[in-house]
Amino acid sequence: MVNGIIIKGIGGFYYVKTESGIVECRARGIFREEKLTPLVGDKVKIRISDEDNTGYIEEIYPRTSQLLRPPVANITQAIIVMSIKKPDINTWLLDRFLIMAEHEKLEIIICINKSDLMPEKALELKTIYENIGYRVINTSVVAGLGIDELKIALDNNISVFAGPSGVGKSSLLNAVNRNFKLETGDVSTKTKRGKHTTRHVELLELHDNAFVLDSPGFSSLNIDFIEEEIQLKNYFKEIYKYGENCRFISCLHGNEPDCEVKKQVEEGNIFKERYENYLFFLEEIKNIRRY
Ligand SMILES: Nc1nc2c(ncn2[C@@H]2O[C@H](COP(=O)(O)OP(=O)(O)OP(=O)(O)O)[C@@H](O)[C@H]2O)c(=O)[nH]1
Ligand SMILES: [Zn+2]
Repeated sequence: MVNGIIIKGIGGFYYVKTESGIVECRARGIFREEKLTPLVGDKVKIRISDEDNTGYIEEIYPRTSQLLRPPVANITQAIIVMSIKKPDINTWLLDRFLIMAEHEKLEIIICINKSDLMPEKALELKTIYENIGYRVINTSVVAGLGIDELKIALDNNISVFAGPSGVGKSSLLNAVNRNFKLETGDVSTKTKRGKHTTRHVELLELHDNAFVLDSPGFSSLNIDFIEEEIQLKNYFKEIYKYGENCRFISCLHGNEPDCEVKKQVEEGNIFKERYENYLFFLEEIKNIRRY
């Protein structure tokens, strides 16, 4: 028996990367009985036949994480990619992606790409999110900036790149490994893929012990897993921290009196846009609960 990791699955066949190469495998019937479907990212034990180089998945090791869209197991890290320009930086989307990644309990790196277009603004944003407590890497594929740092951050991880269309996710992946050759370009020139064609997610091997998913993570930005308004602060580190000093323990940092969070926003210690995004999401959660 050999250990490996499923890097691709198509029509009942699983491609398992082992120490001695990639083996085409089927899953034992027992998994179907247990209603357990092997996923890309699964660490598995396989039995390889002596005749040809095919095998059977005998065991699936317990998963440390499981994403639904795209379906993939054992992701350890999310690289949330935003561009400073083209498209313009959008903190609403950034904060939304952060909530998704926090929810999955992944390691998080914020990557501010296209920093060649507005280097100063990119640095400003980096400082803001670093002060909140995030790791931020500013990159430019064009200028070759931050690529080495990103590459090192991918070591010993199974990473998913997430972020809006056109920010440079594929360009960054191609930059960290020149063998990848993912399609990049304007939305208009890219082959229409995704919705109408069946796309298979695949893990790309950067080098030993470093894998990246070939398609973007969090294709749904639905936050309905946050059931109560009071839970939202758990996804905003700085609001959580300052909120401990509000007058009311149940403070939602909206219109309550003696709210420490609002005070810190006024004093500039909480990034105003983050606070506004927080209020927006709060309203959204309130509305979900009405139905
Ligand atoms: N100026 C500049 N342009 C960049 C940079 N990185 C990528 N681009 C350009 O941005 C455009 C979009 O890049 P992609 O890598 O296709 O973006 P993506 O995030 O993969 O887009 P989707 O596949 O739609 O999600 C391309 O025209 C790239 O050449 C950068 O660092 N600086
Ligand atoms: Zn408060």
